[in-house]
Amino acid sequence: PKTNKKFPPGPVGLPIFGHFHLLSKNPHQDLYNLAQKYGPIMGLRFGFVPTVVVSSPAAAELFLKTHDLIFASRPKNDFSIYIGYGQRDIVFGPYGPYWRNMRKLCTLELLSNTRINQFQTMRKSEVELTVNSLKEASEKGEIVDLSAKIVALNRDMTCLMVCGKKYDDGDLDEKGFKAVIAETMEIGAKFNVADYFPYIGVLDLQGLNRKLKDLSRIFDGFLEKIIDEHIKKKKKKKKKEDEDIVDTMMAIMESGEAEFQFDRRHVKAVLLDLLVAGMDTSATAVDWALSELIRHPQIMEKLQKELETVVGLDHMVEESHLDKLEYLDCVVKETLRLHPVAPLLVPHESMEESIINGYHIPKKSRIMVNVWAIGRDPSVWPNPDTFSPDRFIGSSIDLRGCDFELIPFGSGRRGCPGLQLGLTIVRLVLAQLVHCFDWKLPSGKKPSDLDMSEHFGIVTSRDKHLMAIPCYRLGE
Ligand code: HEM
Repeated sequence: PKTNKKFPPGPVGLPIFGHFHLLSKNPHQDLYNLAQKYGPIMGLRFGFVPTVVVSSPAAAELFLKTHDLIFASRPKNDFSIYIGYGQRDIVFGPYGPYWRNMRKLCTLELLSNTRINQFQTMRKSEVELTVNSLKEASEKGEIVDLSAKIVALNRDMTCLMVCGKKYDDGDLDEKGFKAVIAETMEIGAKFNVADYFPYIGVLDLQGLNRKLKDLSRIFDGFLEKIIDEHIKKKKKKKKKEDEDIVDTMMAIMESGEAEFQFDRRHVKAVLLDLLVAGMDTSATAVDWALSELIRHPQIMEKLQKELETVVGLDHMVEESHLDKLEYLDCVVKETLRLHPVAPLLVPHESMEESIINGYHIPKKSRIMVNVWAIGRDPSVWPNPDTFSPDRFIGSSIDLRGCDFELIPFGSGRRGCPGLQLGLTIVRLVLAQLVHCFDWKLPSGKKPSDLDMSEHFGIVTSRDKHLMAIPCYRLGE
């Protein structure tokens, strides 16, 4: 019998293939354009997989709050198998008791406020090292690769917190952390045909499967080395406050107290989540924020004025200043509105059949929340394409997941557990770089000429590195 099940509206797809052909190298922008015509709950199909694209605050609230539980799982695909250790990690783990326990461990032990505070002194000295090296460049009038500097700083802070020591780029692979992680993020967001056509998957037509195997080998070698180093060092018992995240995880593994299976694979899976999420997301956010500030000198000046008043030109920024820096907060929100680090969040998967807003959503549909589109919705954001942090002055809209107009960290059960850490790092690094230096573009380029093209991936960063000339501005 014919049923009345109405899948959300969308463009007509090709037989078998569905809608792959509508996506270019910037799928978040293509999906944004399509949603203008088909609406905020749009139905597409990729191969055999029904896909729902969510593009307005009200629709996002339906999927991430009202019906959060139905959509709280993740699809199983080649990426989550190779990079997520067979979905044993938190980011790609399917919804269920194992993921819930791991996530609890993550929020209570690994990314808690106590943990964040434990590493405050470390962050201070790492940020100082970067400022000192930029100060040298300033004295010589050199152009610096600011994107690379910010990534290196984040790499060091993340490695110190997670592994207890810094690693050089060569320790991971000859390509270095940034290149390897960028490749992972790009492949992770690719529409891998193998995931949608199980039978032709084995042919690996795009060569993604082979690349994923190579990447997982690189990461696994590095993680094995980290764990071995910790086992060797363990003879010397550390004080609780000197423990890094690997120590904590190893202790839980060895105690046998975890209420779920917890072996070396689980430790590696979660470590990889934290290393990748920690290194890439915050660095990308700072990179975008500085780019926008350099493009908008008056806004840069306004932020520098706030820093002068709160911090003073004879001091560097301390974490204790952050809560008093209201305009800084506006700049961070505005940056994440226009450049949400993860423009389509991480794909969710529905665990059962449901009816949402009158539309039938089958079990195992893929849900993509287009945060990039939500940040440009003209019914919520006047002049959406203009970078204007002032729109947040006196506004109650926050970015922690309660206001669906602005959800760069997602919301609900799958919302980012690293939010507090991520925001602390973004605010600290951004404030410090803006407070300590004036920034000029090389070869007389005008601020408005700065290229802002995006390079799509799970984490979407600047396509071209941000190159700029620092000019130190603090008194001695
Ligand atoms: C500016 C910084 C950051 C941004 C914008 C960000 C954003 C996000 C987003 C959008 C998601 C997916 C939400 C969803 O699927 O609905 C996510 C998940 C996650 N993030 Fe972050 N994140 C940031 C920093 C961090 C940091 C520093 C860590 C840890 C070191 C972290 C760890 C995670 C983990 C483990 C998940 C997976 C949660 C789950 O699937 O249950 N994030 N983040």
